[in-house]
Amino acid sequence: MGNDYNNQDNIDWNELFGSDDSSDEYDNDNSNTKLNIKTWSLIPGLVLAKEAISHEAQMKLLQAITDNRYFHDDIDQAICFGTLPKHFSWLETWAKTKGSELFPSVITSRRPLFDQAFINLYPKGKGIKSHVDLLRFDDGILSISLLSSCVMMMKKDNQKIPVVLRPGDVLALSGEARYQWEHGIEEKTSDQVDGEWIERGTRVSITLRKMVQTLNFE
Ligand SMILES: O=C(O)CCC(=O)C(=O)O
Ligand SMILES: [Fe+2]
Repeated sequence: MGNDYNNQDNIDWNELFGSDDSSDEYDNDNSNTKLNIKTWSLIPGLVLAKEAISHEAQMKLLQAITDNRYFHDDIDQAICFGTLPKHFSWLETWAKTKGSELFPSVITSRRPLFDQAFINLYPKGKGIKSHVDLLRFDDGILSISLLSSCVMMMKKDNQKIPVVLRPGDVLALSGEARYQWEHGIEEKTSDQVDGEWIERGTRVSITLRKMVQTLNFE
């Protein structure tokens, strides 16, 4: 994430998304449909639920992020700890109902499923360096993509597997995908996918995780 970017205040979120008087009602109108799942045989534990969050629910998430002023000045990351606020907690409920499609049951049966939400803002061209999430976070990580597409690069040894994330997609990482593979987003303004260039814009992601219970980690 870059710190040198300071013009996100120029984005008029209300003009982009309108203001929504019913924004205290959060749900996903495609919650009854089966997820459109993509998996990778090379990367056990990597699950992409494509277009899993409805357009309307994406707009409500973005409106809540705007209303709560998570991003301002140079701030491009916000963190909610403990009981998630209502505008995000429905995602946990949603993930519980979809759980078996996203994670092994040992993860989906824990309560709470998540106790942290990280909200990241990626201005066009920005990324996040390749990493494995800290071990203080338990297995089972969910990332919701909003606004812009990007390619997330999965890396292990000399293997590099691109994963296209589009707005409304939900990426689940568990097991090998969470612990053995690194993930990152390269700094570029467009991504080449199947010979086609996909232009990036401003991207927002919501990452849901749970802290491990013991304090015996590095
Ligand atoms: O933006 C994303 O989708 C992933 C963010 C991420 O990997 C992280 O915050 O650890
Ligand atoms: Fe990460």
